[in-house]
Order: sequence, then structure tokens, then C-alpha cells
Amino acid sequence: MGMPSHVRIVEVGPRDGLQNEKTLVSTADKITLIDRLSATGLQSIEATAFVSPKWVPQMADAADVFAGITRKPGVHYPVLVPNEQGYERARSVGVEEVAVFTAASEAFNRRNINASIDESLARFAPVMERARADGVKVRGYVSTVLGCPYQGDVPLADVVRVAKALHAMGCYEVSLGDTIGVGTPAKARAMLKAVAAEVPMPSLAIHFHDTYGQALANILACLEEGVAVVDAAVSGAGGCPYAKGASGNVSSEDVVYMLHGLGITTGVDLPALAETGRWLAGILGRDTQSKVGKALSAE
Ligand SMILES: CC(=O)SCCNC(=O)CCNC(=O)[C@H](O)C(C)(C)COP(=O)(O)OP(=O)(O)OC[C@H]1O[C@@H](n2cnc3c(N)ncnc32)[C@H](O)[C@@H]1OP(=O)(O)O
Ligand SMILES: CC(=O)CC(=O)O
Repeated sequence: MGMPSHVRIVEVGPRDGLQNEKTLVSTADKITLIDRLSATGLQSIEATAFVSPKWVPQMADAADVFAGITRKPGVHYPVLVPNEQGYERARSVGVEEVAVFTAASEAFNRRNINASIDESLARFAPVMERARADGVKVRGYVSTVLGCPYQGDVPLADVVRVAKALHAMGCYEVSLGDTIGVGTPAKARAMLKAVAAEVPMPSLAIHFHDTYGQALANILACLEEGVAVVDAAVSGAGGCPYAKGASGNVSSEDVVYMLHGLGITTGVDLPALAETGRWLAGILGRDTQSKVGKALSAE
């Protein structure tokens, strides 16, 4: 499989970006962020997380955020749900796409969602069933695919097993997350190839954090294997509250710049995205973490 000609960016900034920012962003600013992102041509924007507010206070206003955004026709707004309670909260405000999340590492999963891998999959079963009945699309995440902050190395077989299980349960897409950004290109490629031997490539997405500055290189290696969906966060915001030291996601601006430079279309208006990233950085009280965002502002 060669490089794709078009890549769908799944913009995770409003969720993965903001869930671990120390600055508490107001509900109104979150709504503005999502509406600005939908104006850039992005097709998928992960809006928020219906998780326990005790575990992640930054996402406590999930219902108000979702109810407040202006949903643009043709744009998908998935939200994280860890269990049936999250699913119900999400549906009560009209959510039409959810994402379930688990990990390839037992130790990480216990700290992140207070469950073993198999317990988490069992929790998802009723969510999947209700989603099927309601016509709700479900995305799935596997975290710690290239390393775990508690366990260290994560065997490839564990990544493949969990990705396969999510796909078999009915997730239309499985996103492979390097939660702590420790991966390097050859490892990222080998991981993707191992999963793609069991789950069709068109059903896979990649999700890299940039902790060690490897994210773009890892993405390029995976594009060469044919992956065509890339998660990224505007302004490079965020991290994971249960993965100490994890820095933000790769920034959407940097990914879009690289893709366009490779002749791969995204449908995203890069200057508008970069402007939104700088606006968000202002809200967070710091500089944008996107190199492209900075460079474009200097032009
Ligand atoms: C790699 C990544 O970035 S992943 C995303 C970042 N990480 C996260 O978002 C972590 C999310 N984790 C969680 O929300 C939690 O670990 C849970 C809900 C999955 C499990 O937590 P537990 O404490 O075991 O849940 P449990 O089912 O026992 O319920 C405990 C309390 O949480 C509440 N709760 C459970 N699920 C939810 C939910 N989806 N939304 C709101 N409240 C909830 C319950 O009502 C209960 O409240 P009470 O104490 O007032 O009675
Ligand atoms: C759910 C996620 O946000 C994925 C990850 O970073 O591991």
C-alpha cells in the first residue's frame, strides 16, 4: 500500500488537548474553539469527554460544551465515553458519534479508567449494543501502543489483540495511540504493520504525542504504510492526566503543513488553523507549541 492521496485529520485538541492543560478553559472558549475549528474545513473534531469529573475536572462541562457548539453539516463531533453512564450523558445532548478507549498495557488502564483491559472491553459491550441500536458511530482507541509509563515496553501482540477486539466489537475505526510519545519511526511502522495484518488499514488511525519530538517522523513512516487517518491537536495542546510527563499531541498545523508538502490533500485551510492555534495559545497563556503556527505568524 502506498501513501494515501487524502488524509482525514481527527482534531483532538478540544478533548485530548484541553484535558491536561493546567489552565481551566471556560466553556464559552471551548465552544468558540470548536466552532473556529469547524470553519477550517476539518471533518472530524473530538469535542469533549463524558468521563468522571472527579477524574478529569477539565471535562466536567462536557454536556454544556456539546450543547453549545454549532454543528456544521458534514462535520463529525465524536466524544469520549468510558462506560454506559458516559454514553447516556452524551446521548442526552444529542451526540451522534462516541469513542471508547482502552490500552494495550494493564498497568496504564488501571490508572486511567480503573479497569483491566478485559474489564474495559466488557464495559464497552453494552455501549456498542446501544450505539448500534441508536445508529451512533463508535471509534475505538488503544493507548500505550509504543510504551507505557508504568509497565515500560508493551508487547506488539498485546496491541494487536486489543485493536482486533475493538474492531470486532464494531468500532468503525481504531486509533493507535503513542500516549507518552516514546516511539521512533521503525517501531511505529512495525506496530502499524502488525495491527494492519489483523485490522484493515482503512479502519486504522494513528495518534502520536510529541514528547520526544518524534511524532512527525512517526507519522511519515505510517503514511508510507498507507494509513490515511491522523489524530492531531491544534497548537500542540495537552497530554494525558494519567501519563506523567506526556506532552501534547503532535500539532495539527505541523501535520497539515507536512501533508500538503507531500501533495496529500486534507481539505483544511492551514492559515485559518494556525490562527486558531495561536488564539488558543493566548487563552492558555503561552506560545503555540506548533512550529508551523509560529512560522506563519512571522510571515
Ligand atoms: C490516553 C488518554 O488520554 S485517555 C483520556 C484521559 N483519561 C480519562 O479521561 C480518564 C477517565 N476515567 C474515568 O472517568 C474513570 O476512571 C471511570 C469513570 C472510567 C471509572 O472510575 P470509577 O471510579 O471506577 O467509576 P465508578 O463506576 O465506580 O463510579 C464512581 C463515580 O463516578 C461516577 N461516574 C462513573 N462514570 C461516569 C461518567 N462517565 N461520567 C460522569 N460520572 C461518572 C459515578 O456516578 C460515581 O459517582 P459517585 O461517586 O458520585 O457515586
Ligand atoms: C485516548 C487517547 O487520547 C489516546 C492516547 O493518547 O493514548
